[in-house]
Amino acid sequence: MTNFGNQVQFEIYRTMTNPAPERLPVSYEEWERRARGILEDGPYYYIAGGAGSGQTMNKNRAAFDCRSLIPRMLKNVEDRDLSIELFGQRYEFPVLQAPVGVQSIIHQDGELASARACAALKVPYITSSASSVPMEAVGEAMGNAPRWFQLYWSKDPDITASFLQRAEASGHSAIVVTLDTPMMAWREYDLKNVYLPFLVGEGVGNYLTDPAFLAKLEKSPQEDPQAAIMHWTQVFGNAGLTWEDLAFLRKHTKLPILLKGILHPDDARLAIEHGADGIIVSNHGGRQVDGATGALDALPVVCEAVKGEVPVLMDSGIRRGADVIKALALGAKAVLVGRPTMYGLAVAGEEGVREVLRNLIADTDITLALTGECAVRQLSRSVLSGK
Ligand SMILES: Cc1cc2nc3c(=O)[nH]c(=O)nc-3n(C[C@H](O)[C@H](O)[C@H](O)COP(=O)(O)O)c2cc1C
Ligand SMILES: CCCCCCC(=O)C(=O)O
Repeated sequence: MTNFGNQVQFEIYRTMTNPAPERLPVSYEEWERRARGILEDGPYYYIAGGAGSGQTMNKNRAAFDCRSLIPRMLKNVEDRDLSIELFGQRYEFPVLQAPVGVQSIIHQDGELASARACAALKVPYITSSASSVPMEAVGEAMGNAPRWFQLYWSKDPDITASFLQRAEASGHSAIVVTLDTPMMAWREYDLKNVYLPFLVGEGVGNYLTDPAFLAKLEKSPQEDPQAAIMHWTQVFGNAGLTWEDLAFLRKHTKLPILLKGILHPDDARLAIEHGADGIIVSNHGGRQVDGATGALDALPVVCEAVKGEVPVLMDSGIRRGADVIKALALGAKAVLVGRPTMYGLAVAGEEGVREVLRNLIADTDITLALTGECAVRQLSRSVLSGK
């Protein structure tokens, strides 16, 4: 891939001649501002907010800001390669769409718009268990484009087994198991806006179409929607899980299993000992444990513990190309993006998601070149100052 970044710059200059209301934002801050003007308080703060005081959300950004790139000169950076390899598969860019549930609260086309945008750029889309639409619909919208499935590990093992089977059948090629959300955190904005009760019922596309879920209902969701949603609240999370339970997932899928939400080096070792194929360093975008470490701060420590035995990915706070370069330099194979594309979705649906991802990748390409590097796979701590 040569000059992706410069081609995108040219395209943006061209579209800047559009009348102002038709121009799309460029910076993360402007996407967020525009989304704020479109979304009501409930959905906006649900997306933008973090747990508690927002301390960890701030730490996520601070961890990027306190690290500096030291660019090198005269290194011939004309031909560049942004591609990576994961689980025997080549991906063009080191960026994935993080699992985001309930996208129907953001835009009427929700997950289908995001998935199509990812498919257009060949950016892997991670379908959330809490999608507004069933995973099969995401699969259909994406054709052959790469997609993974994120599992919220239900209290009901039949649902978990069924989700794993459906994910594979609908063309998802890896399973991301989110460990940091056995329950929703103390989210003050949502409490203030009395938002969560409205949310319940939005992210149930996978459940209301699941044979194992439906089998436990006395009446169909069409006959008694409230009972179906009540049942969902009882089976959604599972705070009783332990490391030993991972064997259950292994038994029910042949797909690579990545564990999302790892921040402690000992948990990284436990993940490997219990058969995880990959690790995602994440604090859920600061949405779960307020006061938890910034995800980028945890990344080098986790990578040291992992010793290259399995790939380590990261998310929480990625906003610009320099953030991607810093995360890869500290050992991540790839990064996931959450809120930025969701603001793109709010502002301009599928086009907005595509634009945010394309610009992030272009910025990554240009920052790679200007740092004096040609291949994301070869990035190391040598591009960073200090730690
Ligand atoms: C509105 C919203 C919904 C989310 N839903 C899920 C989800 O269903 N499953 C999951 O594993 N993570 C979910 N996340 C967390 C993201 O996958 C990701 O970890 C986080 O957004 C990364 O941080 P960032 O937003 O700073 O990029 C959600 C995040 C947001 C903002
Ligand atoms: C009512 C559905 C809850 C989905 C959870 C989504 C999520 O992970 C988040 O951070 O919010």
